[in-house]
Amino acid sequence: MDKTEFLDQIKGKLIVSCQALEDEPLHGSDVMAKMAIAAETGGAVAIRANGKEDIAAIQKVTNLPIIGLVKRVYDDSEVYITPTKKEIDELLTVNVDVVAIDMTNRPRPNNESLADLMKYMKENNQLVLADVSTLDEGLEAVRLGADFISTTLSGYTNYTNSNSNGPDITLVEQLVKATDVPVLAEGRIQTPQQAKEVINKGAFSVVVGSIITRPQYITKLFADELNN
Ligand SMILES: CC(=O)N[C@H](C=O)[C@@H](O)[C@H](O)[C@H](O)COP(=O)(O)O
Repeated sequence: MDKTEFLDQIKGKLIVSCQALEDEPLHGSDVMAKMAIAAETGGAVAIRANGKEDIAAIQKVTNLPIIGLVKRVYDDSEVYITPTKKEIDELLTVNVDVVAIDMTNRPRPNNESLADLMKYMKENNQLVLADVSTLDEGLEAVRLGADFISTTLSGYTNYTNSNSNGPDITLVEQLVKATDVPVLAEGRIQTPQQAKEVINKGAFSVVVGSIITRPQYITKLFADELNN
């Protein structure tokens, strides 16, 4: 899918993140493929997924476009969403429609430079979604040539630590005002009403994960409420 088709597909609509890491109860490509089918059945227009095994399994069961990432932790950096060229290469082998990559300004593993990684993805005609945590990071991502920006990492960098249970609507608004690059609202969106709200504030599309695809997380919300 090219950029125009992808944008037509997602405009004003719901993207579902289907992820379960190794330490999560639903870990496994078969389960994530079923999650993707459930998401499509419910009306999602694209899937965000982690790791080439999950991505390949999801591609077998749906034609929805895929935003792919590889989460990997390195000792020398806090960056874990598609941190190095190695993870980009893994994603290139499975032909994702879009690569999601941490574009915060934190040092990357092996001191790899974001500019070099962006250049490499563009040489490979790869659409890029910049996961950021602040307005400045979003603007730098645009300068480096990101095709789309997502608020994914707001609240997850040590300079944006937040106690909020909801999305960072302020960051969505700031990014929308500051750039023409489409802004995806992502992170801690908990209700359909919040999804609608971020669209009304100018987000191009909405990415929702845990509240749809992480049952242990959803269960905890109920259990905690009863325990309080
Ligand atoms: C911070 C981080 O690592 N975010 C990850 C990015 O891929 C995922 O674990 C999230 O589920 C995704 O961003 C969707 O957000 P939420 O699950 O809050 O709806």
